Amino acid sequence: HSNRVMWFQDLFPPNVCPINAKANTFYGIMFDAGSTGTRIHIYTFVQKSPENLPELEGEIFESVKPGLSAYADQPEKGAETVKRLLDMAIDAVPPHLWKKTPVVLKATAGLRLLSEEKAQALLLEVKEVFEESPFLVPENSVSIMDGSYEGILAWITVNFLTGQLSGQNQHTVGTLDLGGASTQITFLPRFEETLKESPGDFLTSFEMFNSTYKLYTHSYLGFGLKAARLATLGALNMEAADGQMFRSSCLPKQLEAEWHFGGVKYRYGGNKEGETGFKPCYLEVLKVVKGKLHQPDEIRGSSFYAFSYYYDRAVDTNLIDYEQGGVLEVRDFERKAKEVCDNMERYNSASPFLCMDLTYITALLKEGFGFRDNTLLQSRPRSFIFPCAADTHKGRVDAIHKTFLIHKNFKGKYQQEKKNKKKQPLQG
Ligand SMILES: Nc1ncnc2c1ncn2[C@@H]1O[C@H](COP(=O)(O)OP(=O)(O)O)[C@@H](O)[C@H]1O
Ligand SMILES: [Ca+2]
Repeated sequence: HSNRVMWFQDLFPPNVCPINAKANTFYGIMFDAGSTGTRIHIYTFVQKSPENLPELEGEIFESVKPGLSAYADQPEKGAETVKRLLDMAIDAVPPHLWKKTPVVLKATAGLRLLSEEKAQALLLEVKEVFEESPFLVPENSVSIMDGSYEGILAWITVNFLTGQLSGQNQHTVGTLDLGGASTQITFLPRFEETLKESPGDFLTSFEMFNSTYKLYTHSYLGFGLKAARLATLGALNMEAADGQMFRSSCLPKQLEAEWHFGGVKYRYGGNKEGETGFKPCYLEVLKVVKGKLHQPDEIRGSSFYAFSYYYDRAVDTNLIDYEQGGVLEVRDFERKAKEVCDNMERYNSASPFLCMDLTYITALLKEGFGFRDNTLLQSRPRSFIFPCAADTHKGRVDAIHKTFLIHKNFKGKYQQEKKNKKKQPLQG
């Protein structure tokens, strides 16, 4: 037990992030059930005085791979991974507060891609795990998060925690989140044009700190990095992919391997006899993105905050620093993609998908969203925004944080614009 206390103090040195378990301390447990992994966030809040909002004081984080959707056919086993993470919270939260500590799980694109039946079976098993725990289980505590909510939360996190939402001069920054199965784009439109030209369900209003924000946000299901790999291979939505070999010019020529995603096994490999390299790869990837995404004119001239797999791949290829993050341009991804794809033998210690991933990111940004070559992307590790977050998960901007952090203001109050406009044939 005392070990646990020590470890906790290591994580949050008292001078930087003071932890003092007074009567006004309370906790919240949030699970982020992503397509590639399940993460637990155990937050500590302190209410300094009754009239103030509770302040976030500390966080414990842990994660497991694969994500829940990998257990599509074994829901009990999936829930077991959640239970093991929840056991950490038993150690971290003082027993007398267990009954008052809410526990919530929000699933994202991995579960959205499953059939309703399989997704519900997983959520039901998780709910049982929660109910058998000593924690408070609010109504609707286990659910699939709406895609626009996911985008808004990321936007709020970045802008709220960088101080853009308080004070007068609000220079908010747009956010780009590239997950495993879906990708989100969110920004605050400055031009009337953007509001007029956007499909109705891309605009969402919400109130926070006595201001109303009307955001442009959309989640593209199937456009996350891992889903895009399958789409490029022509294997997306193939339930019975058994035995079939999927080949691509984005993979090392001699490669033949297996890959599991969403509970399905895929065999994939390089173009043994055919072409390999950036040019043919770009054409392959282009088929996945071209004409499939809405391109708001306004974003061409603005800079964005890019995280998740944008950050990961930028770090992997030394475009930015792991600790500090950095600023890069869209064309930097293209330069790296060329370098890697045209020299695949030299990169064979890295992931066999590195060429495909970088090429997809390039095509998604340029041909998908319509960004210019010189569009600036800020990519910062999580620790940059959350100085109190654990070392173990640098590089993550938390899309979930605020559910607790600002729940008093936000209360999930948001609504989609209803416009009498014909829905454009976009995927999402
Ligand atoms: N709390 C977090 N904040 C930001 N990015 C995260 C967080 N947790 C994981 N990631 C990143 O998200 C990507 C994985 O996406 P994931 O959430 O599993 O898929 P999806 O959002 O499509 O369900 C990885 O790049 C991972 O580093
Ligand atoms: Ca995610």
